[in-house]
Amino acid sequence: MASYNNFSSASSDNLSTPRSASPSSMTSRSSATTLSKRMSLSSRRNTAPFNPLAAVDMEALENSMKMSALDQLRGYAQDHYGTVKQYRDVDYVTRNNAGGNQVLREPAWNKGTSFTPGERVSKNLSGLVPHVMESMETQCTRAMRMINSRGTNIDKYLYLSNLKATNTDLFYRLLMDNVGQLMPLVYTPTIGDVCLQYSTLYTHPEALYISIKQRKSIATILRNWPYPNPSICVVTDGSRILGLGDLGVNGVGIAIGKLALYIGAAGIHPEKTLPIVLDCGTSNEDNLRDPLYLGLRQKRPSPEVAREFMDEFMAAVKEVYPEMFVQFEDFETEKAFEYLDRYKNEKMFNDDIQGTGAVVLAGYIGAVNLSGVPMEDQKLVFMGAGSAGVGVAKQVMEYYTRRGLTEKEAREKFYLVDTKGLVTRDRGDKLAEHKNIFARSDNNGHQFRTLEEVIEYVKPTALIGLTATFGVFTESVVRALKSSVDSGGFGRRPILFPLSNPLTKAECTFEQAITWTEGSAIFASGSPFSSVTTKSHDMAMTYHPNQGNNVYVFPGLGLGAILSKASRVTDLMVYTSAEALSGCLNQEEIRMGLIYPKISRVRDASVIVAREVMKAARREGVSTLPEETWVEWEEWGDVALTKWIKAQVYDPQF
Ligand SMILES: NC(=O)C1=CN([C@@H]2O[C@H](COP(=O)(O)OP(=O)(O)OC[C@H]3O[C@@H](n4cnc5c(N)ncnc54)[C@H](O)[C@@H]3O)[C@@H](O)[C@H]2O)C=CC1
Ligand SMILES: CC(=O)C(=O)O
Ligand SMILES: [Mg+2]
Repeated sequence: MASYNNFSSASSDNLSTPRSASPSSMTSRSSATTLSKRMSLSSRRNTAPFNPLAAVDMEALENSMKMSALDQLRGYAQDHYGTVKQYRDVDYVTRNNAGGNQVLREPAWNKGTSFTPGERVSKNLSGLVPHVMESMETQCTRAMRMINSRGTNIDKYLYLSNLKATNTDLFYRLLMDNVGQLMPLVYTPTIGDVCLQYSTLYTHPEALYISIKQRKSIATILRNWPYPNPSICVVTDGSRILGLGDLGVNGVGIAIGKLALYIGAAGIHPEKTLPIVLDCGTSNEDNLRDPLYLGLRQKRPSPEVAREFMDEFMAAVKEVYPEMFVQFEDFETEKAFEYLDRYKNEKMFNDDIQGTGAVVLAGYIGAVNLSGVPMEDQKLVFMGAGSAGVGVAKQVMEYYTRRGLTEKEAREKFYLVDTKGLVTRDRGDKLAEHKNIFARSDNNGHQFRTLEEVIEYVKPTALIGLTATFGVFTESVVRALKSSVDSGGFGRRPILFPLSNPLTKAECTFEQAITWTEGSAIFASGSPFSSVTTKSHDMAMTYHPNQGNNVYVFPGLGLGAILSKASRVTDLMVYTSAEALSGCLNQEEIRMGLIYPKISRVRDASVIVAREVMKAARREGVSTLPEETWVEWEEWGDVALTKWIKAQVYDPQF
């Protein structure tokens, strides 16, 4: 296979060599020379054909070294081009007589009780850790026992957060091996509670916090991030966190949680991820009144000022980290659509519009196959016409046009409902721009104000909830959906997706869906529900829910964009992620009647999504990988590309 310049020299170093670098005050000429040797050693271990020394004039390096204390501790130096380089040298701690304590305090170097006897001597660790030498597996067993012993999900989250802050590899091994149990703790639903209380729970920084008062220093703040050249950033302004509304700076928890899944579900190296919250103030009165609130105590600015801040942020990102992809997360509706359009030619995508669109399309493809209602006879009612609702409708519409329907025919399959009822052209209110495309004009002047009225009128086959409102799929609504599907013929099944997060915002529960449809619903929810067992005439029947959450798409989409070195994220890349995901189910999952892979297989799914996204980037002409690399992959096919992707990703071991 053609040699390929790895997506990051630092990450390949991290993958292929044990942790090592160490503290230094590199201010003298001699220490700079030591640095030179160290860099030289390090670069020889790198698989990437990149020699940091080649670009570094040591004199200039010495003059320009302006490292923060944290940089020094973590072993980074800045060269005269402003590029932060990491050096790693197994023996450095010993040679410089640095304390083993520093090794234990650096989460990327810490191995807990897994340091070998040799390492304990060479890193001055003797006596600083208990005598026993344990495997990573044993340490994971201890951690799981601790988690299971904690009473509340917040306590479990805090335990995990502390583990992440002290031992990176152990935390991610644990997450990867127990993703089904731990994802609900590091992500929805628990992350919703964490965000609500973030300012109270806060113990240590885990992100970049950029306030609108720091507009002139965004580039400097980005450079303060201690890890060089991140590949992926999740940014939020906290204005619509899950279905919980404006949480201000407390919304940073969602950026942290999403990135934990980039690592846990797609294997992007932890040091390549960057969570950011843009603190523009908040309209959340509870936050503004809270004496512990960590954000700016001011109302949000006008859309014009927010847009200028966003422009400045995106310009700074391009200047400081030109290779980094930016995932926009949980921006309120208008901003979500506006910014996606505004920056669509940059390295970015919007997870709530595009990621959700793709994940729901994937589930919809599977659901149609199970429903007994042919694709062409499906009619979809969306409860909620915001960023996620319209994003999903657009993605499903694309599916129909690709299968031969005209745009008009495809559009007619969709009925969007918001707080005022069915979205129609003549409803009498000024429709937000994003709703226009799906506004109905075939209602003969009649307005349908309630969901029941809409179901009675449309006779849908699928009901999709993206309202952030608990319980709007009432018993009468769900039974009406079932009747409308039943009326089309025997054995048909309704598609019912209450997708809002967290669980407290779900449009209905899985148990309700099963009860009200006598078990016939094809169900997916945004946050996880447990399986349901019903008993009838001594016969037990167990039903399995699906989790229709963009976690099945964004990690693979981001990984594919990074690995293909895409110059931007195209619509085809997003659409392809949906088709790829829909084809990921294994025999057992098909037999169980699922429409998404089990969450424990999300890593497998991410690799396939990433592979197909890479190929789409190539087809679109946005992959900047060398031509000969693609020629080889195209010759060898998916097996070679899959193997290559798997070789790039982070798989923590001690
Ligand atoms: N499962 C998943 O992967 C994802 C789930 N979501 C969830 O979707 C929900 C909505 O997110 P966005 O679309 O971004 O919010 P949004 O604020 O843009 O849209 C909400 C929409 O729901 C409508 N709505 C609210 N209450 C309603 C009610 N009682 N009846 C009818 N319509 C109502 C609003 O008019 C608006 O059209 C959130 O809970 C979010 O967590 C969002 C993205 C991904
Ligand atoms: C899952 C997600 O992105 C949301 O609920 O906003
Ligand atoms: Mg979101």
